[in-house]
Amino acid sequence: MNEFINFDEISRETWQNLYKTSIAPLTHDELESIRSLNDEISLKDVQDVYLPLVHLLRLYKKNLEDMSFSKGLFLQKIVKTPPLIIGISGSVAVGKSTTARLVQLLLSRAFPKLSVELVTTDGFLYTTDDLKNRGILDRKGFPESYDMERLLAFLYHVKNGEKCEIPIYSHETYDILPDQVQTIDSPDILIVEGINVLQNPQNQMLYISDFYDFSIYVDAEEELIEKWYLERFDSLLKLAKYDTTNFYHQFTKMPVSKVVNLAKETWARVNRINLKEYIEPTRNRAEVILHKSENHYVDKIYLKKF
Ligand SMILES: Nc1ncnc2c1ncn2[C@@H]1O[C@H](COP(=O)(O)OP(=O)(O)OP(=O)(O)O)[C@@H](O)[C@H]1O
Ligand SMILES: CC(C)(CO)[C@@H](O)C(=O)NCCC(=O)O
Repeated sequence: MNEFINFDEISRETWQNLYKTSIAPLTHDELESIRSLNDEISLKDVQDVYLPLVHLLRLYKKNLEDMSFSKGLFLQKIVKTPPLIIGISGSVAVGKSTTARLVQLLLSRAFPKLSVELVTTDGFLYTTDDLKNRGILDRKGFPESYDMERLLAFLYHVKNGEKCEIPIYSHETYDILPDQVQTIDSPDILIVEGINVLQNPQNQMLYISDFYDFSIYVDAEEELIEKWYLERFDSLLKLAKYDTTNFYHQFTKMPVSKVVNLAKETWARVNRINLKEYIEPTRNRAEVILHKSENHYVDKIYLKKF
């Protein structure tokens, strides 16, 4: 069966015309803050793709509020609207965190009175020491390298309006940062970004998918993602050149061709396999699939029909 049978395929041209009018153009400061997210991000994408997406998210938010209100009427008590939780998934290096930060910024603007928080599931990776002890250091990013029980518990506490502290992962040290936490204090909207967002662990009582009100899968052809992975590897090396505490510093001492081979090998041996076996198979669980082409240009959008 066609994987996309349950989706409407919408061309960029159609999508950008679905919603144009009532969101005011971005201010100079907002454009600057988007540019500082990533100086290559296309502002045309923001206007044509992400603003309609934020409008769609508004509908889901409204739906959640209406449902809480109706439940309250039925139960004859006040039911507080739980936070809206948005999942963003896709391959390593496809651009999930850039998309997530952009969506966070646009939602904060669309809902100036609400708090919009962003977390990455990388914080739920086991530490390097734990991965070593489990004998899975070369499986970083695969399902068994994450503490999924803890992620599930975190989502439950957030939905329940409780304050939580979660670990922080650093790409620079390539490990969980010791003694540092991110505090999430009852946000109105929570964005959860990570390769495993749509994977489906279940403990005895809870299903992870029950916690997401909306989900986005960022998609692209494998050759492009590999290219973006290698480019990002190169940027990480540049950042690490004078920083001996950076994990990538060791590679700055090696001949360039050797480092390029090492990055290619890591892509082929780890991240590509993870994409094919565990990430891509979750693609059709998303509500929306954003398909990117050359230069991160979004050319197609798939929206789940039902
Ligand atoms: N819209 C975009 N326009 C231009 N460049 C982008 C865009 N999105 C991402 N990139 C670039 O692509 C690379 C990967 O992006 P990003 O770090 O957001 O990926 P990711 O999916 O979050 O990766 P990981 O899972 O490893 O954290 C980065 O070098 C980033 O600068
Ligand atoms: C931290 C993850 C798993 C996901 O963001 C990824 O960036 C990663 O480090 N993968 C392991 C292989 C590699 O170094 O690319």
